[in-house]
Amino acid sequence: MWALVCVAIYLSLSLMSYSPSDPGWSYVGDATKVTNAGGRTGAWFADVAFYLFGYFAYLLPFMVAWSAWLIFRGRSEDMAMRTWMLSLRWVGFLVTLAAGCAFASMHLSGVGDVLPNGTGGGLGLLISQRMLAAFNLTGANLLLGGLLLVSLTLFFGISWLKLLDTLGASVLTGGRRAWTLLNGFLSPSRVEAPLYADAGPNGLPEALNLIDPSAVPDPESVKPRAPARSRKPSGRLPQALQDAMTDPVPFAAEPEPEAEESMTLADLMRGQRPVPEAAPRIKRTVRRVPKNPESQAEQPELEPELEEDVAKPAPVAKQKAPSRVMSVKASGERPLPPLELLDAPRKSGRGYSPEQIEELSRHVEKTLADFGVVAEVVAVFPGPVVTLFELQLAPGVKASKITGLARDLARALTTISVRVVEIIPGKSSIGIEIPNKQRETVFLSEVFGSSAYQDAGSPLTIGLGTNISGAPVVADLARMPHALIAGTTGSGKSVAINAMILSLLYKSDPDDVRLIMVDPKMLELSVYEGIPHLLTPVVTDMKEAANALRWCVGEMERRYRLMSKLGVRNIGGYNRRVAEAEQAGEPIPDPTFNPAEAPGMEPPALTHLPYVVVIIDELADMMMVVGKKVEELIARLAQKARASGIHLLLATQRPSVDVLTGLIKANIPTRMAFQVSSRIDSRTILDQMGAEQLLGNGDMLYLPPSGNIPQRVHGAFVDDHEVHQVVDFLKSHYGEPDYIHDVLREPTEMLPGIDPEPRGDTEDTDPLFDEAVQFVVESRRGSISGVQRRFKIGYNRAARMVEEMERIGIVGPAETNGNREVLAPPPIDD
Ligand SMILES: Nc1ncnc2c1ncn2[C@@H]1O[C@H](COP(=O)(O)OP(=O)(O)OP(=O)(O)O)[C@@H](O)[C@H]1O
Repeated sequence: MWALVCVAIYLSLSLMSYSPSDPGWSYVGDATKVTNAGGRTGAWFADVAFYLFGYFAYLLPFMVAWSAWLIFRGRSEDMAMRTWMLSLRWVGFLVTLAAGCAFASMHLSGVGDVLPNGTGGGLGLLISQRMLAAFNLTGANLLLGGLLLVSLTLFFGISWLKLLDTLGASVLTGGRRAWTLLNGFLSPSRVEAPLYADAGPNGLPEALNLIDPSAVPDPESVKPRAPARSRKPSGRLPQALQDAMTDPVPFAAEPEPEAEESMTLADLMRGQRPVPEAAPRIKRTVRRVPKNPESQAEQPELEPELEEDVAKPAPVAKQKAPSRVMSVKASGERPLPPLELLDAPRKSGRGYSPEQIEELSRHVEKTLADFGVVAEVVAVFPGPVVTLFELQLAPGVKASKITGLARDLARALTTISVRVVEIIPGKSSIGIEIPNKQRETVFLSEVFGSSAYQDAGSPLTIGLGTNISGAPVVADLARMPHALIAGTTGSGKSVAINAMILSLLYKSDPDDVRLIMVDPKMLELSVYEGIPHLLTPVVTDMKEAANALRWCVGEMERRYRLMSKLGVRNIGGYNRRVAEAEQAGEPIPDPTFNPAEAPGMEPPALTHLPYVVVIIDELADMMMVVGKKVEELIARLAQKARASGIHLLLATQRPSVDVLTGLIKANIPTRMAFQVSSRIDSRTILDQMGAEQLLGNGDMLYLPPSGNIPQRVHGAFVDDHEVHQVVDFLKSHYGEPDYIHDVLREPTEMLPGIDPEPRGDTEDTDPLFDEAVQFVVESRRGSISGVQRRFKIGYNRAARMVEEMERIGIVGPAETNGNREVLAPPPIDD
């Protein structure tokens, strides 16, 4: 690069010290006397250059220096891209040179008399003569002018619109400054006036106070930023607000020219541009007001239609007071934990400013252009952790091309990672999620305070965090009905599990929800020891954990029997029937009671059944100790437990196929993927890529049960002291937990379909078993011959595997033609 700079300087000096009398190419002269600063070579070069290009010869050293700069600027790009961009600039340069020379020859012929071929050199003469002969003066001017505009764009990479934009903005700034000066001169008292002369009680102008205060998230931040905000009269805001935002008078004392200037012309132009129906937001509409109900009304388009409620984020000030309604159960006696036990949300408020967003948008467009992708930013959604840029791609550009560029984009934008959202439901644009420079923490109290959580009726409501625009994401475990949580160590799984547990504890009392916690690390969940919701002490012994799972299967079977006797379809229906009967004073006797077991005893009355949530903090550890038996039990529970109110939350930091096996995945469609180290891990968890681009610290992709588009959720943060406070509160208000000791005991009776002891069977020993399960579940063909053909194995081995699949409930019994019905649900498509 420095060599090129030196060459450019040398060439410039040679041209500047050109003398027609020096010996050169067009003039031999006195060979001994050379006045050119570049010596004989310089003289020769200057002569040739001026001969050919006239005064445009000065462009040559400029181009050499420009190339040096381009090489330096593009050093982070790959070689092919750099060469391509440089070639484009050179093409632009050559065409500019030719058109410029021709122009100069046509119009400035008298200026360069000292030069061998006049102002435009030989090239200019040649082109201008040909053009004049062919098109006359007007035609030649028009053609050369057009050519010059195009070639300058290529040469410098400038955007004429941007140039006009800047020029227009400068004119307006000048005008505004003049007006300010004039105004100040005419009425000095105005200069002393407060920023908002007509400020309302909260410091906002009266016009701002006309709107719902919740539409303005943070009055403190609005006030000083007001001039900047005024650049985007969005058209959806009330007229009074728009007027207030665009009124120049209040800003006379404190003009912020930069903020004002870049808006006007650019916005006018954007306003005229047709914006796709699906994206009614004006280009780069800056949604700095995530709590604005209007904005929220549109936001859900961004998110797939999911089962969970994505509510409008509630400003902290608007959070329902640690709701008395919520914190006291209908029956009245036992309070649920109050919100005060959790840390109040703290916001740094240091997100991107509108100017930074504008700048970033251009940077994104330019970076993509550098990679040869023409795209336009049509909307921007700043959020607490990432900012989503919606891009309209030029026709013919594939979204997958942008996905392939994700890493290069991250590098060019100097961020850790960039996630490309190829499909935004209901829109033709794609999204790029760029991490914010300053990340906000999502507090659990923020999610619990939102109406989405407070108004949710299900006792199994769990608050996950917020979506990328800051709206709380709340899901219903009852509808999931089980979830897999996976991510590398330190990615935020334990915090997420704590948040989920607290969600349950804040929503339901022990009559409604009971928990079984399995904590192989003996670390994460032991803090909950002694809370009234536990069915059994926190399980740290893996054999006991397997017993607990077996107990769950037995309990599930018992509940199914009860439900079928009562003729109800699920636990909700069962509890309603039991409650109605109790209210009517006619409790229902247990229909499964066997008088032979307890002669002379009355059958006990049926009572309310709580939901049971089994939380396993590290599935890999459990599988390692107990073996594949766990897998079988989990699959068994996962297949049938929904109706009986037994739900599983399984976490692992080892997202490999030997932990998240085909059998487990086939039965647990809801997944939460935290940051992982590779695409393969992401595929193992979600059956698609994406989790490798997450940011850690609770950033997750949530794949809901009914859909295959994962939603990015920023997990809520919950600190250890918050957990301790909630646990202490529960212990002090509810007393000792009512443990069921049978949960951890060795089962005394055999469960139908489950062997009491692992028997080292095909499932345990055959290395192809998992793949065979995957094949059968995916292809929906459960025949032995199919497995035999697919894996090129003998009949006996294939038969053993398929029989094993029948035993654990993946396929049904053989039909007459040898086929079997595949009972396990199909996997989620990529
Ligand atoms: N939602 C969040 N917001 C902010 N920081 C978070 C969040 N979740 C986790 N963190 C940070 O990440 C750290 C690691 O989180 P956590 O212990 O939950 O990870 P993990 O995936 O469970 O790791 P391991 O598997 O090793 O236990 C936490 O100490 C915390 O500082």
